[in-house]
Amino acid sequence: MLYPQSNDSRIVFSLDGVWDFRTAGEDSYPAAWAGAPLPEPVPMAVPGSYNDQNDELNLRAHYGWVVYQRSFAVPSRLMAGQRTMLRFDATTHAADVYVNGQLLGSHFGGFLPFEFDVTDVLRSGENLLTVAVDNRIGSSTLPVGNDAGTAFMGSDNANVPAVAEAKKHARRQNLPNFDFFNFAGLNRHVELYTTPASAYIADITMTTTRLVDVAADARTAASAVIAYDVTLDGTESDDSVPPSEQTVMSMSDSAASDNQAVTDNGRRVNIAILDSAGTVVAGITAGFSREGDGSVKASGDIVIENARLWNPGAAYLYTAVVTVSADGPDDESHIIDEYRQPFGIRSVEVSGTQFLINGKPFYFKGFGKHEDSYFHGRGTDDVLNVKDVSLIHWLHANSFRTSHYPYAESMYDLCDREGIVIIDEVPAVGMGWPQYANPLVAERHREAIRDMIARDKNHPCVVMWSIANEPGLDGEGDRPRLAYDYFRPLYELAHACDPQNRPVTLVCCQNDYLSDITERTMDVVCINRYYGWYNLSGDLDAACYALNIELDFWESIGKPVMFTEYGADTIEGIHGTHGEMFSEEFQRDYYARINAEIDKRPWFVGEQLWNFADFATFQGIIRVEGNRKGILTRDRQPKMAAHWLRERWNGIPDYGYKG
Ligand SMILES: CCCCCC[C@@H]1NC[C@@H](O)[C@H](O)[C@H]1C(=O)O
Repeated sequence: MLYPQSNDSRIVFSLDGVWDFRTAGEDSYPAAWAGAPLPEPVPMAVPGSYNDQNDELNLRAHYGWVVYQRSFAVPSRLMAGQRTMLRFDATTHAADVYVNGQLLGSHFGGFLPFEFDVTDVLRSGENLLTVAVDNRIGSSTLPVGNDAGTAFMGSDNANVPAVAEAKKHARRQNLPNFDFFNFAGLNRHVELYTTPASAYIADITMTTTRLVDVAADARTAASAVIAYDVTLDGTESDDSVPPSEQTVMSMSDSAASDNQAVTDNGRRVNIAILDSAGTVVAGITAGFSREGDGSVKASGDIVIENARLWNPGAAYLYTAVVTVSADGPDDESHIIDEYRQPFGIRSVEVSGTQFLINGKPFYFKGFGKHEDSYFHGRGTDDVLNVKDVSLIHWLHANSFRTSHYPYAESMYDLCDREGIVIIDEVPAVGMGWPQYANPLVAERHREAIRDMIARDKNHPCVVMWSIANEPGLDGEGDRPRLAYDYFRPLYELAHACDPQNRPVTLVCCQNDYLSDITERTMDVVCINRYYGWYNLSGDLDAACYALNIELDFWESIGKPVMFTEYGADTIEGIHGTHGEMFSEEFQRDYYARINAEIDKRPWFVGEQLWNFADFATFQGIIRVEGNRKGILTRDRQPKMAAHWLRERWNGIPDYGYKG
């Protein structure tokens, strides 16, 4: 899915800003609000979660629907012959979208984009956009909420009669079965964008398929073969497009050859590859053909000589300038559509117990993160993203996992240019056997995997897909098998959806790793372990003893293994000569002791700790203004462990740490 882009053929209008806002009911909102100005609205900024923007309404406790509304006008003279799309980068969690009172449709899923064609809906002058958003989570949603009982790690005395009675009268509320605040609303950008209507570039895929003679430092290769795939759509996209094989010639990097490979309808695609200086270094011209599924595509290979490779800490980006043109009268050709697609040249693979990027063994240094900040909640905040990336560099880290949902596109763009590696994760968190037996959850899970990969497939920073965080996997009887039977098809789906066929993992929580038969089948074993915190609490000697018993097991599996979570809640300012739990000394000692153990294991390929920064959660007796496992405070100030890790990571190279 291409991100909206302005150029000679396309226009983007942002609909961000301060919208009108009203809260509504648990199960519904007034129908009259869809097509008329909201009565007595309050202001609400977009993008941004609504929860922390208005204290009078107690929006942190809201359960159910809210309604956003704004009007907008577009210059109709610019829209002639254009297709106009209304795109939401994400709405959390469900949305009904209306323009001028007409329901365009609904969408479920809080962390990936969706769009509606509004070409024939918009009118000249003012248009009224109304978006109803439902923040409810439950046993059928991803992320998973509890339909009764408590939230994640909530406390209860169910056997107390008065407690049981009070529950019958308690107001309904979200009970997240996950450990992050259920920030909701129009969390990400909203935009109108246009493409040409008759034919437009619907998708572009750029895939490194071969690297020839990679230099010892992996910065360059004698040549690289890039498979391109351009999908054309539109009202006239398949005009007399032959199902034939198109002939393609690739240009050398020295000269452009005016290749005459065109289809019967005279349409052709030109792809010029620009290096980071904007110099054309390769390219092709090709015709389109119709695929078996009816789609109209141009695909083939482009050879780039003297390729500059994308590496962690040494990013290099090319731009594919894709132009679709058609023959006009007197053999004049005219451009129909164009799109500039950044991409990086690199390879990713698992080989034995190593995770290879450009053929070199990579060691993950980093974190689980959250999209989380004061006031913005989970709202897209590029200032925060730029700050976080600067802190990742300051810490000499090189990677993070998008725990526990795909992040906003702008963060991946930033990591592409800054050489930071991402493990991309779907919002499958809080799952267990009730979900494995629920077809609706399975369908939503498949949709999340397909949509995440479709959106993020061209990012060189993405090196692995995570299809879940800490689902139930172990236990008695057929539970392990039921879990395996649920996840195996999803593992295979992720591989099938990814043109780069990157490694796929599933992040497992502290469990009986002997009965869990799923984690060991992943390409990389990703473990969240809390020896010394949630168990053997405070006893780092026992914690290391237990960790080594488990590491001995993983050694037998013969795959790369890494931490995707390990950590300790730490309140900045709490100290002790023999640091006890919650002190800054304990967090530092925790990492010093645990890291000393994993350093002894050559097949242990990464340490992503939990968490980059403190973050907001549902209220509970073990959450003191949220989860405090950050090595940074929520306002991004370093705790003692951050300084210790910065020194450690400065001594760990991106490649070859474990040989
Ligand atoms: C035995 C309990 C296992 C909890 C595993 C630890 C949890 N993993 C998922 C994260 O979203 C939580 O924040 C983390 C925690 O609680 O800080």
